[in-house]
Amino acid sequence: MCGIAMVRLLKPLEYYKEKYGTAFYGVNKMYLLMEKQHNRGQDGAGFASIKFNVNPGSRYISRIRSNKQQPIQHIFKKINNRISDTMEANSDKKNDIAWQEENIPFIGNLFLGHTRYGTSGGNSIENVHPFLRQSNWRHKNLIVAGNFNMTNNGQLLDELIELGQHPKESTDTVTVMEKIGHFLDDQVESIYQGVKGKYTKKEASPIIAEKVDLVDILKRATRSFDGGYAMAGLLGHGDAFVMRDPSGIRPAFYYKDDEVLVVASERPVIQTAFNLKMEKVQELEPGHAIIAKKSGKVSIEKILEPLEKKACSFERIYFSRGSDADIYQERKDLGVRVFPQIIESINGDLENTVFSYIPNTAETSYYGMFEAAEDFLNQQKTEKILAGGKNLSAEEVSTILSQRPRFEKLAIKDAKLRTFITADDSRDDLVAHVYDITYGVVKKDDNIVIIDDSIVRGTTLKKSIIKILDRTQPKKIIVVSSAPQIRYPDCYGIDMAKLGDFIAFRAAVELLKETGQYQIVTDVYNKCIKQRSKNDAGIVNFVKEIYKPFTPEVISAKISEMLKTSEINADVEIIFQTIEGLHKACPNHSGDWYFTGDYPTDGGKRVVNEAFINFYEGNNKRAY
Ligand SMILES: O=P(O)(O)OC[C@H]1O[C@H](OP(=O)(O)OP(=O)(O)O)[C@H](O)[C@@H]1O
Ligand SMILES: NC(=O)CC[C@H](N)C(=O)O
Repeated sequence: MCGIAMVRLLKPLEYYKEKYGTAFYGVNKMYLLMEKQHNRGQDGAGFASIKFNVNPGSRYISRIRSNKQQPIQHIFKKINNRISDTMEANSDKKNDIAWQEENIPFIGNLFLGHTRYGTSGGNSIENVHPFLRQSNWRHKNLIVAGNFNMTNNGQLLDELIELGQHPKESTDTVTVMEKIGHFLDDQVESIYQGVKGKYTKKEASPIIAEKVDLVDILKRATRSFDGGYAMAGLLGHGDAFVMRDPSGIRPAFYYKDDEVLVVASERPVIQTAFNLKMEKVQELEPGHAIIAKKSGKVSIEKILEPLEKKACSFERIYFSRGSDADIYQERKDLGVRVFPQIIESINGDLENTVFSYIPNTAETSYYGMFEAAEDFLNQQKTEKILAGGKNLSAEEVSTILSQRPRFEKLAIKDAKLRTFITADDSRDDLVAHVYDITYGVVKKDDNIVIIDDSIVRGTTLKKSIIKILDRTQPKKIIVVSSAPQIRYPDCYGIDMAKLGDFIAFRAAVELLKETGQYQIVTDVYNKCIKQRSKNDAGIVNFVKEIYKPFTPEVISAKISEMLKTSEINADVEIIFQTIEGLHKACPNHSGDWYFTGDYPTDGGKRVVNEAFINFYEGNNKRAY
């Protein structure tokens, strides 16, 4: 779920100096775009820029990456220091934009930024985007950054090896970049053959750059991609692209006017950075690419035939900023839709129930839950008043009207970090210490209803939330997940690829054991092994059989039991959103494979098959 940001300045740098007072306009906008996407990745951040107007021998590509804590701040501090140091040492060049362009790193005409949440390979600096494929020919330099994950990285790697190449790494970003790079090289060669003899080698170079056809390169390179992706790339001479996968799994938005082309993973990010109304920002269609030629020509091109749109619903539930106009309403609606189950769980007893949320993402669905609770109470009040009729005194009416649901800020998050996207090895400890509670708002024997956006491994609840809430001595703790049960691995950009990690999966396996049906686990394993040699399209998701004997409610009850450790006194109940509720709340993001096991690409079926084999054989590794 990384974040991408691309800016192409469509006017000469002097224009921005004159209009906005600075030739660093592009760098400043990139900082905003990246900072506003810090929610998408904490493992690293990177930035690259290209200058169009410098002489051979001068640097025209600048790149900087960091995998430190707060990586966005880290790289921009460095960028700003480099810029201000050079400016201070050359104060006479304050208004000499041509000099600045030639001499100051990071100033440029084309920019690419990335915030990383790793899903392939480790978190070393080498794995931080943008990746760079260097060459001494400008048009053969390729810089790539993406929000993506390939299900068939191994196959793509083998294809490169078949070509006689020796990839230096097997992480998916390298594979993808080398795949695009291969077709770039191939095309450059054939363009050169076409112009050879008519021009000198020196004359041929800019002609090749002009003729480079990214549409053709992307068509050939992405033919065998299987995954979810919003992939951005720059060529050294100044062409650029952002391409989105045919199912529209990963998001990409853009805006263009005569000054700038900007692309980012989220719509409100572009709105805020460029002060734009929502309607001005467009969504890049699945299977399409936005291509910006160095000449300034920008077009949207179909690269692959779009498939049924299966945009990732987890983007709406958790990953994206809740400031997007539609996402805000969708999250609220998730809170509304889960309310009937809540009222049942508390037996309609609003008087002795405190409502709250687990910060931060769940805050918006909490407002939906809030409205639903108010509506419920208003209905009760109306009924009471109508039943009392004319016999009610003014005092009695105001007593009825004064009732309100008890909404309190119970849980506090002390770190401005997303624990979910924190690397596995340090996460447990972080989760255990990151939350605190407000004392004095829960009465002994109250119910606590606390909403979270999602329950994945259950670590946040088990290691922290349930324990600290129990200190307030409630009768019952009801944890509500605004998302359904996470039952299947993701393989398109969310690092949840191991079945055994999921609390819902562990609960189902436990139930199979308890009900004497564990044979199903072995049967599924045998079926998975058997179909391993099939091609991806023919693979059936047999993991569904693990859940089949049980209703979602039975699995939820088992999860509740598993999360209530011996030291917890309160009753614990976990309530999940229904799949139907999810689809009603987020109608345009029907990608739901982690909840339903229905994968939008064939590679996904292979991944779930492998994930089960990994679980059964005790291999603690990702299944792609
Ligand atoms: O069941 P688990 O495996 O523990 O994962 C789910 C939790 O992780 C996320 O919190 P995070 O701290 O990332 O983000 P937030 O502050 O944006 O809610 C999410 O909001 C859940 O609270
Ligand atoms: N979440 C992502 O988009 C990750 C991108 C890429 N697969 C990586 O691990 O670097």
